[in-house]
Amino acid sequence: MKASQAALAEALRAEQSYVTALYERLDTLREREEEALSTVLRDGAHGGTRQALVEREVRADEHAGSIARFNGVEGGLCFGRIDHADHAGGASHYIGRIGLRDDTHEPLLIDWRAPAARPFYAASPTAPGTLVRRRHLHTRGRRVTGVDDEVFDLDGMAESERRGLVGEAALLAALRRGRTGRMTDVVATIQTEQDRVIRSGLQGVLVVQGGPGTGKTVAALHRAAYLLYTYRDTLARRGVLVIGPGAAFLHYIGQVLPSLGETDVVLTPLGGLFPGVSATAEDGARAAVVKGDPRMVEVIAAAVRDRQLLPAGPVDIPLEDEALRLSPRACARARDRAQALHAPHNVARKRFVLDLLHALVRERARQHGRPLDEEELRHGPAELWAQPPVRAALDALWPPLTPLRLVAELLSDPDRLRSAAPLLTDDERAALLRAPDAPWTVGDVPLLDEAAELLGTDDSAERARARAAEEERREEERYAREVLQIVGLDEGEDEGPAPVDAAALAARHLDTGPVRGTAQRAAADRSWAYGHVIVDEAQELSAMAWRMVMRRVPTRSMTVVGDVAQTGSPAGAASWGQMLDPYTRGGWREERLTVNYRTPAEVMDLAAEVLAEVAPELSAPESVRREGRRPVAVRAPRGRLAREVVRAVETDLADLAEQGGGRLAVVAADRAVDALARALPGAVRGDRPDALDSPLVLLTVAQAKGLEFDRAVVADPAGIWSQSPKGGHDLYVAITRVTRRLTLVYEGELPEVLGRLAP
Ligand SMILES: Nc1ncnc2c1ncn2[C@@H]1O[C@H](COP(=O)(O)OP(=O)(O)OP(=O)(O)O)[C@@H](O)[C@H]1O
Repeated sequence: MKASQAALAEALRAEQSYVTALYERLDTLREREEEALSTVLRDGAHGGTRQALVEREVRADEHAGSIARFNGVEGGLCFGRIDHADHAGGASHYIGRIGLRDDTHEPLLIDWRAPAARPFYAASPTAPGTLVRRRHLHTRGRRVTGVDDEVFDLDGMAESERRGLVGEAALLAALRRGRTGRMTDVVATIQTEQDRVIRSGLQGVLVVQGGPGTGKTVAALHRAAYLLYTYRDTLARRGVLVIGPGAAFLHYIGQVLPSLGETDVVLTPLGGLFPGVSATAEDGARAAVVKGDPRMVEVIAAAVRDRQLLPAGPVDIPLEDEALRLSPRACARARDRAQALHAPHNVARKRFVLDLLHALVRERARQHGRPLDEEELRHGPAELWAQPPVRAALDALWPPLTPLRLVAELLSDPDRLRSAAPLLTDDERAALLRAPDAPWTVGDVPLLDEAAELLGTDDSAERARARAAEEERREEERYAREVLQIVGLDEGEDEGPAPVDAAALAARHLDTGPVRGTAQRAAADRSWAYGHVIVDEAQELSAMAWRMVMRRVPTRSMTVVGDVAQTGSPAGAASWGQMLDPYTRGGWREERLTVNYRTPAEVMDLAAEVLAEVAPELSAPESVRREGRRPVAVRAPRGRLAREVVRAVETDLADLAEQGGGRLAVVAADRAVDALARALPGAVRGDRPDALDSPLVLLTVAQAKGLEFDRAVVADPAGIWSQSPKGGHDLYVAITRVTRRLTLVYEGELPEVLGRLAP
């Protein structure tokens, strides 16, 4: 055995023994939590007050959460070690997914987010800090399979250790892995520029701008975990919101955060930000632009005002044995007084209704020729309000409105639109028109949110319901006490506590729902103020969408992740300042990511040429590796695009099968997608959330955003180029989805910018 091999074997043996001890510690802690959980559950079987039940549920949740956290770190518990120089104390620290201490509180494993772990990510050959060595540990299950060393100070190491150095760069090893359709965490190989993003402070708006594959998404998710760890008290109560472009994307990244041990996070696509609506449909380009335009603020405000009507003449209200009349003057006065409150529509409505009920009470007294007495003034309004014709007449003048009703009625009625949107052109109004029962689009959601702000909710009914629920609970408790007395189970004089108490029995009969965590409560509450908001693919958000997002985070503690070179939505951002300045007065900071970890250099060279054409002011990121294979373009005979795509797909799938598997995407021009779906029955369409579990997926460029595949066939590049004013950006996105090999299939001509690929 060569000396270096012996040294490696010795290093592996030493690391194995340390890692084994770490897993033993993990097992011990997990067993303790399991025991604690069963004790809590056992105690819970004996009833108790509702307060005690809630506390027990919270404790059980905490123990279950710890167990889940320990289970979540089973794979790759420890992945690194740092050795400090003698002059810095010479200590070694092991770095892992969570922190572990022994029973005397001595640290055994440092959480990757802790300050002591920072040198593992920040040290570089030119700026090693106090490190002499960084070691990556490769593990499979609980077995250490290899180590990778980077030595920053050979002189600072003992001769025997120098011989034990092993070479494979951990990062490249990680990047060579095939794609699974799920993003994985990269805690073991976070790069220095990403580390700066992850550990940037909580305050203010941080923009992370970077080209395709630079790890923006992955860095943003690790940042969420880091922030929750570092600012636990602030963030666990308010939660963190992560907004991504669509269901498939969220499916793709969904596993990363739990595996980092964080659950106080709400992941949602933009179309899901308004509780109760889950919009997935996209608008046409024209409608998207108008709906995203800030002028829609005034349009929605006018639509609300238009619902606060003045009648053309007196309003007659026929009651059973009399007829009442409201004068236009009384209506105008009530409306002016209600509007002067500057309160939301549904809240101000209460004042309007009350004023008119009083007017009606006076009118009734006048008709009967009698003076108003105290009694009538006190009870008259409620009595009139109980009469359906009165209600109908007042509702017609100032109706209670939900955001859904307001926006649906506005967008499906040309007259309402004309009245509310005189500042839009005829064409723009025509673009907004939709059928009354059309599904909500992603672009509608910010309009609903805007409407909700202006309409507000009259919560009197909600409060009345809460009072009724409390009364019902007391009633149940009284009843339960009686039941216990009858069956002889109530607390006797000297017989110790009863096995069941009345409150517990009552609670079982009331549907109080489960105790909900921060994330669940936040997701259901439109007005929830999050502790931090992360927006991925943020270049796609319109000005109206930004308004909606900003409402969720009044503190403006945000991470905005994206690439203005990839903007596909015609209502999206041309620059970050355009979208963010109105909310931050220019006070946002930017970090740039410059290295592409996904796309091989051969493919990125081509992408860079496309970028130079569509956004010459931006530069494409540098790829970290080469694949040794240039992208290939295949020309299809006229009318045979689908057939050539099928052929390319078959070749790629056969190749992948030979190499042990992998995933293939067909990224197609919008105009080609339907025909390709027919030609490729085995491909799962990209709008399905489970699309990424399939080895073959068919996607539009919009659906492919943020995703990656081992191989891609880009179908009809000229169609992509010309499908929208942002077609060039779309092409850039389409060709940067691959980690290995790219094929383009075209009919007729390639777009000029790809001309060099033509055979
Ligand atoms: N430090 C790292 N170690 C290992 N893999 C990494 C690292 N950084 C990024 N990657 C990998 O590179 C790929 C691209 O990362 P990611 O999807 O976050 O990029 P992106 O900048 O969001 O791309 P896009 O703009 O195309 O959406 C992913 O597979 C990710 O796991």
